Amino acid sequence: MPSQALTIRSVEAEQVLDSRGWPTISVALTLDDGSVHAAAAPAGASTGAFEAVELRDQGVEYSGRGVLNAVAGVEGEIAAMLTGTAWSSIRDLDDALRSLDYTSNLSRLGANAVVAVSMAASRAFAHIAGVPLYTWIAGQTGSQPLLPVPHFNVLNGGAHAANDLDFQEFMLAPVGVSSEQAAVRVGSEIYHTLQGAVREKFGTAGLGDEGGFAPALSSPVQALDLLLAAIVEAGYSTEDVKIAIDPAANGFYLGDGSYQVEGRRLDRRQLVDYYDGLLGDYPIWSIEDGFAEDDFEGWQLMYERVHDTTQLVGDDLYVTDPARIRDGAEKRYSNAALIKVNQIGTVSQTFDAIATARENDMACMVSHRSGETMDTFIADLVVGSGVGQIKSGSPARGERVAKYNRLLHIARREPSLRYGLR
Ligand SMILES: C=C(OP(=O)(O)O)C(=O)O
Ligand SMILES: [Mg+2]
Repeated sequence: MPSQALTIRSVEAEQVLDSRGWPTISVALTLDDGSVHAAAAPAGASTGAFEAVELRDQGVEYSGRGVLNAVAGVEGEIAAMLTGTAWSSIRDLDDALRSLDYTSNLSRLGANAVVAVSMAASRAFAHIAGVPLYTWIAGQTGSQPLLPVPHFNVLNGGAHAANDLDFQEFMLAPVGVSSEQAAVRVGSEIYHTLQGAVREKFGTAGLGDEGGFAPALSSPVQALDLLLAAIVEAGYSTEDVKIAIDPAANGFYLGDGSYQVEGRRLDRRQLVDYYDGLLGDYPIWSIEDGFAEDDFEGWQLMYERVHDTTQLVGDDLYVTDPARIRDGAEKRYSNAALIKVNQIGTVSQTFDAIATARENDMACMVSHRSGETMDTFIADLVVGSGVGQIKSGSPARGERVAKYNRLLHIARREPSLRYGLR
């Protein structure tokens, strides 16, 4: 059945705040039938060097090369282009956005402007197809929808917290439960158990950017001990709930193949040994960005050592770029890719990144950014693309919970969908 063309009557953009209180952009498309489809761009803090480039303010500056320029571009050039054509596919629309920008990294119009338009347009395409966004995404990607294992980031360090913890994220992954509802319950219960322990030991339960606790921890081992104790105290086994970590190693890379962990200088071989030790002592199933984005030798050493038993996820390494993912598969850097729509800038290229990973037998984890809005696009993306894994921060902060609540809603609407890893 030929799909209907999308005709956009008007385009509005505005500057709003993200969850860190920095400016970001929200876009609304009004179609010929009067319906309105909106989306807002998230923003990272520990961004990869090869990500698409946002027009961003360093603080709440309402001038300069910031979000207001992105807003002006959407309401000016982008609106003029979008409203002049009947769009037959998201790919045509995304390609036109890229051509209009004409830089390789979207730095002229801004990746934040482009991604918000692309996500809003995806919602509009789902609307004219008369299906929920996740169903439209399943069709676009040729996927069997799947309810994903949520990865709750409950202890924060690195660039997302003010403590001395070198590793950025410590996540709970309820891989052994049987439904999305059960997974969310597990996340909530362990989060609250951990809250009690953190308050008792540190006298405070302050939060990092993604809503995980950020006590004065200084070593990954301390954090993992705390997490493991909370899993057990909440009444769960390490079969029900595994741990995933995102060390975000760019943040403690010293250059020359060396890293600073717990105040010690480790070369890449010693860091492989360090991770291997953690894998022996804790129920860690997934490690993201264990090595810096340009320490390819470190990635390869780690892959050789543990890829049979551990998921190794490239985030800053791949920046959701199909070409980088393909290269990583060929050179055996990792067996999984993190998927962040705003890293590459358009929805159709995100689909390409997922397809490339799939063709190369790599797993994917869909991800939020540390600066978020209430936009729930990634919940539909993970269900529709059927990749089986998402990370969206802690289960207790509005902009993170919005995504988990959307997953619960989809799970209730679609009781026949399977829950779990792909
Ligand atoms: C979500 C992450 O952080 P940020 O959005 O700051 O890049 C990450 O590194 O995986
Ligand atoms: Mg990461």
